[in-house]
Amino acid sequence: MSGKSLLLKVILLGDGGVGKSSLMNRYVSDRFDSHSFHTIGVEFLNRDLEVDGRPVTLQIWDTAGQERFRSLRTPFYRGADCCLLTFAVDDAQSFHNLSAWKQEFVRYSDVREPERFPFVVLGNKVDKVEDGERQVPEEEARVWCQENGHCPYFETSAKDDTNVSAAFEAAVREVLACEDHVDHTLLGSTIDLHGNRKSSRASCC
Ligand SMILES: Nc1nc2c(ncn2[C@@H]2O[C@H](COP(=O)(O)OP(=O)(O)OP(=O)(O)O)[C@@H](O)[C@H]2O)c(=O)[nH]1
Ligand SMILES: [Mg+2]
Repeated sequence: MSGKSLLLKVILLGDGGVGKSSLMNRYVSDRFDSHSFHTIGVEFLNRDLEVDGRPVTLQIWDTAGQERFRSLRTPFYRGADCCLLTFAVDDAQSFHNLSAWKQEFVRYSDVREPERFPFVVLGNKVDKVEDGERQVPEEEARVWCQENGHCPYFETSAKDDTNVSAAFEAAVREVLACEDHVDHTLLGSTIDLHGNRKSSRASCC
């Protein structure tokens, strides 16, 4: 890769157990653990990639979905460039909770124009569909996405590595589509791990 890498912060939100950590670990380390532990608070990992000839460092923030960790995760929403709203296709409740996750993100990230902020929706555990475990029809998920800012939708499997790279790359593309209008922090600039990175993404494009 040549030139300075663009640092983008993406954040994974969704109910506990839908597979957020598994998606991050599949994408960054190409590993899957069928007995992973619930996340406590937040964790992040970086992965370098190139999208449409542009070097990008994707900083993926994985959050704890369980309700009891709410106050530990919300301070990290600020400065996010894209939000990956995640549910599991074999768990209808996790899909019904997407709106609440979106609201929580909008509230704590302090985005100025939420309707223009890039969200990507992931329906994870699609490998379970073969076993007849689908609870959320693909069409229903697509309708939700259309009604929520026409955000991209991917059915993923962290287990089988289905659509995982495609989903993260789509997140980058969503940001870059707006990016011409904003001044991003370049790699090497200061990141405040307390979540106070100044970001012009607050208003998107
Ligand atoms: N079959 C299948 N199981 C998965 C998939 N992704 C994750 N899992 C399993 O689902 C369980 C929960 O996955 P996690 O990645 O820990 O879920 P999480 O969303 O990070 O949960 P919290 O950290 O509590 O918010 C684990 O047992 C994983 O192995 C998938 O794509 N397919
Ligand atoms: Mg987790």
